[in-house]
Amino acid sequence: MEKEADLFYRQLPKVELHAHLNGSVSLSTIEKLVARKPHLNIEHGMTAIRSGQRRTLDECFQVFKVIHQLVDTEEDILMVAKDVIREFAADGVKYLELRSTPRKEKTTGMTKRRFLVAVDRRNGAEVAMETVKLAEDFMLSTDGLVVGLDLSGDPTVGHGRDLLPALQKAKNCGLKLSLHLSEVPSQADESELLLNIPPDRIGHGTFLHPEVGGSQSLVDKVRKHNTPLELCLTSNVKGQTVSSYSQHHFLYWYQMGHPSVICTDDKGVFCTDLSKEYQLAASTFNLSQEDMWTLSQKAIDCTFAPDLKQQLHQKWLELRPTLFQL
Ligand SMILES: CC(C)=CCNc1ncnc2c1ncn2[C@@H]1O[C@H](COP(=O)(O)O)[C@@H](O)[C@H]1O
Ligand SMILES: [Zn+2]
Repeated sequence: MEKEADLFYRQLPKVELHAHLNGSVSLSTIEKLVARKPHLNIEHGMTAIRSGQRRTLDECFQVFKVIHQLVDTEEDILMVAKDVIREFAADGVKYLELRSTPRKEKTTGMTKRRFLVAVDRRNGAEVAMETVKLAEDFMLSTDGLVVGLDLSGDPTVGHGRDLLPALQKAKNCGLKLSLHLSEVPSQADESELLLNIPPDRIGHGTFLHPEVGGSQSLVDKVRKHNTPLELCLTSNVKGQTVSSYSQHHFLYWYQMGHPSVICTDDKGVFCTDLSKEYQLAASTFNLSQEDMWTLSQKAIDCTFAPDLKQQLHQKWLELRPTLFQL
């Protein structure tokens, strides 16, 4: 029975909208990187949080620093990107939006121009603006490859107010915005500001609703614009912003009929994949395979690729009979 469920979720066509490139590096790719750089003395325990383990948010962000050390040349990034895309595809992901923070590595000569675009809030307003300009260039020159801007990074560092001009500029030049919002408690003010832009999607939104210290006004804003939420169960539980799977805010938004998209966040760091996340949501909240099908299908409407939506819906329709005959 468990095996059958595994197969269903693996075969379920899925859309992945919230995946950080360097958080998505699998164990096998980490091993290849470690072999390239033995002098760093990095072991896998330093790049992933295994099943049953929990870390503080701060400890989780340390993990990214280790991975960044391992991924510091163009060759590394090309390999990582290819492996990550191949792994998502093998897991039944039919449409993937990957995000990554432009990084400059003086030692290896890597430039920022080879990346999809994320703003790390840690780097402040100036870098945010520079990143938006890069993103705009990419959007115009890559024929639809760059579709938007992500705001991420340690949520306890900096304030969104300083990044508003950059984010506004991004929005005005046609980049779609996916913002990590209310990932930690006590960010209602910042979320209020950022929701006024408004973003096109929200990452996590863990503490938006009143029951967890957010407010009705925040919820009303999200509802008014029908802004989809990208929800990452394992990430939030392992990073300890959510106390247990059953307490995850997925239920709050899902029950309200609000667009909610299940995502992985960092499949490598959190040792998961999108099939597991769908299965986890189904078992935790007692949802049927039919419910999960609908959830994955509705995610298509939350992508930043308007020209592909029809094609994706068609694909889902074609695949449906193969799934429900299992
Ligand atoms: C620590 C934790 C619980 C992680 C999950 N929540 C996250 N919140 C904010 N930013 C993130 C998160 N996971 C990954 N990132 C961002 O993604 C980066 C890694 O991917 P990349 O280098 O952009 O390709 C991190 O340095 C960080 O800026
Ligand atoms: Zn994230």
